[in-house]
Amino acid sequence: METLMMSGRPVADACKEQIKEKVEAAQKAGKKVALAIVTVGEDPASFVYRKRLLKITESLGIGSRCVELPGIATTAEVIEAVRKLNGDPEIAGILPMMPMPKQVDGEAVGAALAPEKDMDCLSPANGGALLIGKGRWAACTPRACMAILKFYKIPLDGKHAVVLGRSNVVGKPVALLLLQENCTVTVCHSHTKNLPELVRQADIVVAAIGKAGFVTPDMVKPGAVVVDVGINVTENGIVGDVAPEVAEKASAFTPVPGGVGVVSNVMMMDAVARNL
Ligand SMILES: Nc1nc(=O)c2c([nH]1)NC[C@@H]1CN(c3ccc(C(=O)N[C@@H](CCC(=O)O)C(=O)O)cc3)C=[N+]21
Repeated sequence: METLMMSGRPVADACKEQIKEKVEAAQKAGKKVALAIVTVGEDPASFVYRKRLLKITESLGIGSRCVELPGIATTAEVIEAVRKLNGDPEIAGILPMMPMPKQVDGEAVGAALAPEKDMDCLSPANGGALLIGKGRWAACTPRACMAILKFYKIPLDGKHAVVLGRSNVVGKPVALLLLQENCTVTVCHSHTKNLPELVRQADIVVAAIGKAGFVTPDMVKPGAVVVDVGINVTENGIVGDVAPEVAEKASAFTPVPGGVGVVSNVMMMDAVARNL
């Protein structure tokens, strides 16, 4: 059987074109558009991500504003910064980088976001809307998974999707989005019994657990579609949650790097463009 490599690049490029058109039209109409990125302290992963996002905003003609609060900032101070951005007409979207330092209540910060500017779907309002199928958008990574499946025309209706991971940013929202597409969804996590057995039943596997090479070929049904969300930094560079040998058993898979990650970044820009 021929294996389809579902590269993220063509998906990202197709989305970028649409976003560019929207941004140009808004600018012609005299509208200013900018993404605000809020960091508290100095989390290295957040800086890596911010650098990526700044590059893409620039390439699409979207403005950016970096709001940097010191590592000793209080919850009230972070919320105050978010409120200012909520009321700023030049800011189309706000991304508070997580995790925040221990003394800051990240959930309270998420809840303070104006829902329409909540790019990463951190507010309970947007999370709840997603649950009832009326969301503005989901977080970027789950949307990227769905965009890839759609771009490569993977049939979803009636398929059994097994999601590994139950985080608020990936596992839970991607399970909801798959459910919206009429998949039968199983969510596995650290307390799941017989996890390999369940994964073996999957037509579609979405791996989002943050463990390098966790999904091995013996856990995958021949011909399954495998979406790898993992970005694990190892001595050998960035590797996914899925072992490379799984590619030989799957009918389609996303590579890491160059798969979900590249589309995820563009989905952030898509969320900004929706506010134009
Ligand atoms: N509210 C919030 N949302 C986040 O999504 C969030 C966050 N806070 N805090 C920090 C972490 C870290 N993070 C990264 C994303 C991509 C790369 C990365 O290296 N991406 C590669 C993609 C690698 C690939 O191709 O798979 C790239 O853009 O080229 C790193 C780090 C997001 N985060």
